[in-house]
Amino acid sequence: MGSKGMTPNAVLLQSKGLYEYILDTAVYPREAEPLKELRNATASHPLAFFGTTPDVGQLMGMLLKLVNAKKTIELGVFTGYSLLLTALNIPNDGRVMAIDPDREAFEIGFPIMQKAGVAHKIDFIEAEALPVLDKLLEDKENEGSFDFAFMDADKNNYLNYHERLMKLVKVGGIIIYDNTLWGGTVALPENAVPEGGKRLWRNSSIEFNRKVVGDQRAEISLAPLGDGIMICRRMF
Ligand SMILES: C[S@@+](CC[C@H](N)C(=O)[O-])C[C@H]1O[C@@H](n2cnc3c(N)ncnc32)[C@H](O)[C@@H]1O
Ligand SMILES: O=c1cc(-c2ccc(O)c(O)c2)oc2c(O)c(O)ccc12
Repeated sequence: MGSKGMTPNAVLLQSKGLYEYILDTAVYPREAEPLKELRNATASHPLAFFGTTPDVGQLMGMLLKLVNAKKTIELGVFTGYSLLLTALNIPNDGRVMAIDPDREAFEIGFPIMQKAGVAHKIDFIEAEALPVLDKLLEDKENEGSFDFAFMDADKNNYLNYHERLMKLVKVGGIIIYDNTLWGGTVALPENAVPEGGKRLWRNSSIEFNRKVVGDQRAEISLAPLGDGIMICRRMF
């Protein structure tokens, strides 16, 4: 599946042609078949734009390999593009804990994960993420036990998740936050953004980016892939 006419709309590059060039020449030719299949299975979903963009997925796959990620956590699963991507890039005895209150969307992608032979690596938890993280932190054994975390749930809670993930992820581990440039609205004056959710998440994203930039525990890169990702590496 090429990008013509179906460029993910939650992207930042202002030149559509340039983004299509990246996808067509560098991303889709290397995208694993099960991921293409999952994208196709999601394409007709009214919330298809939720799916992690394949260019973000490609960098994520490389980072998972670079840190030899074996135990990972994901908040915000939807139909499971980033989840399947993770499962494909960790070893056979690796585990990804995936948290989302929406089981229905997950079930669209799960058969594809089974067919791809990675379902045994997936531990889906049908719940809101925050209480699950708090529960994990009740057991000291879980501190510093995750190699990698992908954050793609409710944007207004990102700072709450950050505080917890910085304890759950090991020193040297990676946390990726998706949508941290929120369609480019972070750079717009507040009154240029429609009132409601969009403005709320713009403000949450601005606040989140500011706080994380000031967090000396993390090395960061705010990279303009997809809808903007904040990559954090826990330093201590
Ligand atoms: C943008 S989608 C995730 C996309 C997914 N990473 C992918 O690659 O397709 C956001 C998801 O966050 C979930 N979500 C919303 N609030 C949540 C919460 N409090 N805890 C966990 N997940 C939540 C929604 O149900 C939705 O499926
Ligand atoms: O419009 C969006 C909305 C959301 C979203 C996620 C979790 C929530 O709890 C929620 O209330 C909204 O997430 C997005 C996303 O992750 C994208 O990549 C692109 C667009 C959106």
